[in-house]
Amino acid sequence: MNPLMLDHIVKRYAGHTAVDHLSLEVEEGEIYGLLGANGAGKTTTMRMVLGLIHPDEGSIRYHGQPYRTELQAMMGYLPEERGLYPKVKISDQMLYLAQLRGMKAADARQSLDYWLQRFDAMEYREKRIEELSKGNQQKMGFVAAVIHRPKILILDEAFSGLDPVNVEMLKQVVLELRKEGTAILFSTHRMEHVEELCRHITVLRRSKPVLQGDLNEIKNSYPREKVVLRTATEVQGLDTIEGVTEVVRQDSGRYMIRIEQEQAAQQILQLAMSQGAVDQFEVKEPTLNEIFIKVVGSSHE
Ligand SMILES: Nc1ncnc2c1ncn2[C@@H]1O[C@H](COP(=O)(O)OP(=O)(O)OP(=O)(O)O)[C@@H](O)[C@H]1O
Repeated sequence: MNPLMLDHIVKRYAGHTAVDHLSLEVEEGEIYGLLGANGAGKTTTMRMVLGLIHPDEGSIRYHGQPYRTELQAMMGYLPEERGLYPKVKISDQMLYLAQLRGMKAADARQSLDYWLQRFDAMEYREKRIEELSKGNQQKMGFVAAVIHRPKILILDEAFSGLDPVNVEMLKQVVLELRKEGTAILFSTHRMEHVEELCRHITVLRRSKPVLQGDLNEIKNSYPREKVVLRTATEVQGLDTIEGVTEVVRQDSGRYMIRIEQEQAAQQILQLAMSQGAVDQFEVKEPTLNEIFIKVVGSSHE
């Protein structure tokens, strides 16, 4: 049984359906991408998984079992809005949270030291959250989410507000947790992070799942509409090839060519080779960013 299974869950607020028949499963040791425009229903879904609010329809199963309070001990949550107390000493609230989720005091202390060292953040141990920068507060939120080694980890915009070095550090930790078997539900607006980390995704559009499945299969199911070509000299006649819709030559001598039929790519290559040496030729698969914009389109609220 998978650690997390959502079966046609629905959440309604007065006059508005925030999540509309969403089903998905997160396996052990997988990072599952939950994507969607602002207001599409991602946070509402995560809050239902955590048992903070309850679905009006459908069910959520944890290793096949329904929600019960003891599950809190095996779940970790990094909310989009930072959830730590600004005025309480960091070590005090981390140890309190860890023990609340079933850890013994000595284990909690050991785990806190491990994570603070891991994040190069030992100096914050005796500080208060309000004394930290936004990015460092985010790192402490992450420590609070994982200190008790949850089996199910919910990350809502985990990397927002972090500098590139810290993004990399957190990414490595997320990958390690995946390796250890943690089931991770991961929401972000940064598509390149999803491409790097997630195998399966769901895209929500106005509360409904509109794209779902294996990320590679999804990408393969979209036509390749971009050709990159680099030649030493200018190529004549590219825009006369059938199926070519746009030709842009950049200052570097590289062409970005938009096509509407994949066959046009071979003709581009033949034409370029007939006129001189070709240094680079690539038919690009769509990025997740491009797919997201196509699927979600004008539904941004
Ligand atoms: N407590 C609530 N009462 C009424 N409506 C709510 C409540 N919580 C969320 N909503 C509504 O439900 C919808 C989904 O919100 P949600 O926060 O889940 O979106 P999201 O996908 O996480 O967005 P974002 O990317 O901006 O964080 C929104 O229209 C929001 O206004």
